[in-house]
Amino acid sequence: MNTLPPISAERLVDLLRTAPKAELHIHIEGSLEPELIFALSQRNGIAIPYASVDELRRAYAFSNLQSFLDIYYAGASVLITEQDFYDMAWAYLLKAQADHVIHTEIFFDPQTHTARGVAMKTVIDGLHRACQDAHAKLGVSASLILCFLRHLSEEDAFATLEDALPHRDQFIGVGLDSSELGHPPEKFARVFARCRELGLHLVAHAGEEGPPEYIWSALDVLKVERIDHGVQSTRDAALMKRLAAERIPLTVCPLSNQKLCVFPNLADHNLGRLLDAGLCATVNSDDPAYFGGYMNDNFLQTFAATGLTAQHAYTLMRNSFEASFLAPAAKRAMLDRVDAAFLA
Ligand SMILES: Nc1ncnc2[nH]cnc12
Ligand SMILES: [Zn+2]
Repeated sequence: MNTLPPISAERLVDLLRTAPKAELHIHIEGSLEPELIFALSQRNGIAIPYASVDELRRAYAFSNLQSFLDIYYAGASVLITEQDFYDMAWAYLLKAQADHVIHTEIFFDPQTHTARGVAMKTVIDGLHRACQDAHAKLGVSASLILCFLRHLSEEDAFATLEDALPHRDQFIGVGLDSSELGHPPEKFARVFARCRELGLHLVAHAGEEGPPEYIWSALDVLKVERIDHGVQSTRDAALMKRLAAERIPLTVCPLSNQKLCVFPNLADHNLGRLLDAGLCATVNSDDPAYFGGYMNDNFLQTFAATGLTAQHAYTLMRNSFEASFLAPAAKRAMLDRVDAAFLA
């Protein structure tokens, strides 16, 4: 990678905003803004236990991952029709375009919806139609990754996979999310082995709140290609060496980590340490409607708080495409666009 010439603070902010970037860790249900939750609750006649958008927003004060997940699953309960899923994804894709996200790999949590009687087809068709429209109308390439909820059983994950397989051409991979502590990756060893046989891409949340051991087992037992979060890896020197040597991507989410109290302050975030140790770390928004910002908010606030440099920015943008599941030619073309932005 090229070494950049000196760049002014204003030019760095401009580059953070306008450089092409890929987003690899966004839960589409976490992009559901309070205004849309209220609109859908009225459209579908589903009551929610908040009197107003402001009251709902005031409830977004989290002490850890579980305190967030309780509200996140309640918010998702207003999603019923194919159009609801389309509208949610379209709203996110417009935000992505505004932030110069030119490629995004979007998580969805089907069990949150099928458990309420919504058909798998309804969920996937709505999200996939929005992804197709994003490509055609916004110039944003978008694909879907189906996540299994780790607080549920592996049997439930297998049933979800079966349910989704008729729609195999509408998603590119599987992930693992929800409550991490007490639900180690190895709980899902067999279903991930099956997904691997099916040729699906594999990712998993690990080391968000959970210990470095969960990152080792996501790699060695589940055989994932990327680690979602992974910020606890700095507690384990041998793991850091392996992640760097194998260029295993970490999809880091700084504002999420701040809001869920993984780090006391954004200034304490270890993104700089991960990058300086040679890891393929990336910046992502996780659940932007709940954590106070989309991609550019994550970049701008993190750089302002930690003093990361233009060289870090360039590395992060390149890493995001390197870590993506794009086909080689598309990946090369997008990396060229990053180089053009930074080396102009
Ligand atoms: N940050 C997160 N960690 C685990 N599961 C999630 N689901 C949505 N956001 C999540
Ligand atoms: Zn996540």
